[in-house]
Amino acid sequence: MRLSKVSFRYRRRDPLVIEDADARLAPGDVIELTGVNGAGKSTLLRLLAGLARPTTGTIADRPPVVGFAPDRFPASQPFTVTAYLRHMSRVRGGGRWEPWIERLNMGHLLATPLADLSKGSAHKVGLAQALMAEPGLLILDEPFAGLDADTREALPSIATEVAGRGGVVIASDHQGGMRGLPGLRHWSMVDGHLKEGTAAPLPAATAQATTQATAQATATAAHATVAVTLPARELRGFLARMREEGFQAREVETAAAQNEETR
Ligand SMILES: Nc1ncnc2c1ncn2[C@@H]1O[C@H](COP(=O)(O)OP(=O)(O)OP(=O)(O)O)[C@@H](O)[C@H]1O
Repeated sequence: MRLSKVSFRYRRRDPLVIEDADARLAPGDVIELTGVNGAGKSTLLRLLAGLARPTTGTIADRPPVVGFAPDRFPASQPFTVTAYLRHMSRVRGGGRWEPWIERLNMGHLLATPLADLSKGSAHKVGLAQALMAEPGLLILDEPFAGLDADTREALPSIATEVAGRGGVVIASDHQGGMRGLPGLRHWSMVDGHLKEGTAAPLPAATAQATTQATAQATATAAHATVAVTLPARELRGFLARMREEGFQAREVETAAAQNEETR
């Protein structure tokens, strides 16, 4: 995907928010986008997603499937989480949203109306709808904002997986949540100009948490999956223990108890 001399203003006579942005994105890229408030990050992401068109310049070779998780999920629609994700799956030609329920720790939210979700929970719904169609371009606007620790830690792994199958991931992020991923590219918006360079260092506490999360993500790049069968009543505790120990654990199948005749 290629950006050539992309400039953007919201209205005629407004100043340019983005000026002459040139960039190339290659399959497998994970890009962190930073910049001060109002620098134009969300605007650039909307341009990349195809939700806004450059005022001048061109964006070429956008992957056909784009997943976009906005910074503010529009929670005003009259759906429950399940109804919304089912609807989005139909719109997206059958994307599988169910695996993301476990992965993003949102099983308890399924029956909740979108309007009643907390900010972080609404954000998870936005992530699930972005991920369900296996995007070739995954765009995450402030994905770490408001997320609980488990889900924050899962995000670098998810980005690594999307990139691993040839997708491009770009995330605007003030918290350095992707920092430490091997090969991470760093973009910043400065005075309307897109620059590529080295990431500014993070505050010490954030850096430590980030290193742990990304070490996990890197480790999962080469991983093994095991199946464990256990009594259904022990499932919740087992999954919780595994997750506490840093493993990705999810329920795959629960068989109903057999009755006397079939035993
Ligand atoms: N719909 C809009 N109409 C007019 N101006 C807008 C609109 N959306 C954003 N802007 C302006 O464009 C500029 C860039 O905004 P943008 O939201 O892209 O910045 P940002 O870097 O994502 O900010 P933040 O970190 O606060 O989310 C700001 O000056 C903002 O006021």
